[in-house]
Amino acid sequence: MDPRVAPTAPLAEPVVLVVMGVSGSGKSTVGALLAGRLGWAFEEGDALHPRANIEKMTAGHPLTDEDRYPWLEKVAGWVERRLDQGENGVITCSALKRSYRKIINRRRSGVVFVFLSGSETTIGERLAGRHAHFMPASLLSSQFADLEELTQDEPGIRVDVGPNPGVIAQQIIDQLGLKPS
Ligand SMILES: Nc1ncnc2c1ncn2[C@@H]1O[C@H](COP(=O)(O)OP(=O)(O)O)[C@@H](O)[C@H]1O
Ligand SMILES: O=C(O)[C@H](O)[C@@H](O)[C@H](O)[C@H](O)COP(=O)(O)O
Repeated sequence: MDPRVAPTAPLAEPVVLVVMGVSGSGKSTVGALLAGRLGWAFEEGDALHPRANIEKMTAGHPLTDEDRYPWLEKVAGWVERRLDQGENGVITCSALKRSYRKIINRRRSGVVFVFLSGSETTIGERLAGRHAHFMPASLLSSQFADLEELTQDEPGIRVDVGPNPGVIAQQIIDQLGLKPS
């Protein structure tokens, strides 16, 4: 599989990286590392969920499209504000479906998706070892059921979640030809 999906390097700036994938794929860990190495603003997409969404997931129920739309609007808003200010950034967002990614990338410019790709077994083991987080590991199968993998016609890259987070962050920086600012 070609890990490179779309963008040509060097990327035109400003750019916002949307670190995406199922719960437990490493979005928060890799996203924070990436933003730190690049010196770019970082936003945790989970922090933008309405309280009702967090309560629903905490209770063990998967979100529906209708639950996710207000949240995706907030994610898109964060992305667009960064780009309007001419600033780069990194945000985490599961962005599981193509239709969700269309909302985030509705301007069709400045957004690069970074899809953290791994098997349900690998990610399930990591979730089993993650504590003090609202998202129950039991929801992982519903996350995979909703996941529509990033395709060639979408701007972004796919990265395997196998290596350690520091290696993954560097692979993303190298593949996209990014420079600290
Ligand atoms: N590449 C990795 N290798 C090993 N463990 C990882 C890796 N990435 C993340 N983890 C661990 O897996 C768990 C889920 O990672 P997290 O960043 O919270 O994922 P997400 O934000 O996608 O839900 C955490 O306990 C984290 O420390
Ligand atoms: O769309 C969704 O179903 C949620 O956004 C979900 O994909 C997300 O992953 C949770 O917010 C859990 O948070 P973690 O990804 O940090 O586990």
